[in-house]
Amino acid sequence: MIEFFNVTKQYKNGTSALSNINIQINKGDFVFLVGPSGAGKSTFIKLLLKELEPTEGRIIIDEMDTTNLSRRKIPMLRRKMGFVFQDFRLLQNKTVFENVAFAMEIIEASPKEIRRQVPTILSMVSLSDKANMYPDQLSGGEQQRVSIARAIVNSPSVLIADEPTGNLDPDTAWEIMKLIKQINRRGTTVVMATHAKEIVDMMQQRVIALEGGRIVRDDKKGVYGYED
Ligand SMILES: Nc1ncnc2c1ncn2[C@@H]1O[C@H](COP(=O)(O)OP(=O)(O)OP(=O)(O)O)[C@@H](O)[C@H]1O
Repeated sequence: MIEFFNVTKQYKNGTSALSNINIQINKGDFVFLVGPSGAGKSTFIKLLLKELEPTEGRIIIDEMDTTNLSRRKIPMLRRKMGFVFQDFRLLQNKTVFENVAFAMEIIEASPKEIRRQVPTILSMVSLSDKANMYPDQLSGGEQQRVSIARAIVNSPSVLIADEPTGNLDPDTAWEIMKLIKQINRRGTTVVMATHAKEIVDMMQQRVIALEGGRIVRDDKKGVYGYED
């Protein structure tokens, strides 16, 4: 489902952020990506999102080689993936409903599909009663639930999360993790970069650890393994 073959990423200034990464993530996996600051986690995620191109190697997503993808095919690749970030990245001038609907408008879903699908997803993230609110009227946890709703509304095969609990208090962080796990149980692959030691240790999922741009651990039921 996601495969990295000998992937290396060197930035223009010569910094080697990832060196010769080989990894396979299967459909339905739940993977934590951990490692100290500067280990290469964000670079890994940016390569998945195709925000960056690898210097060497190939990245395959759902049998699609993303390396030499024509510009025309990038939207098709992005549709396979939903993204969640630490800082939510919601559109402040749109309501909860409109933020989620916007993700469907981008892929040219019909108004009828949008009217049907958005309430279903808002109910799944327990935000039906906040559909007409604006992001600044919501708590941090609620805003993150909107961003998760937006990420999954087009039924992606992979949910990619970069430090999704970083701005949340511990109880709210756990709520978000339960939601992400629930999405995973429904068959969506999850790749989550995080510094949240407690969450990684409790959840007992696959842990891939990066250090200095290399994979130093890949455990089926792993632990965080660092003192931050
Ligand atoms: N645009 C860039 N240009 C040059 N070097 C960069 C760039 N972005 C990141 N780096 C370097 O690449 C290495 C990996 O950075 P990356 O952001 O992937 O680490 P990270 O594991 O996500 O760290 P953090 O946990 O702090 O977010 C670091 O040495 C970093 O300084």
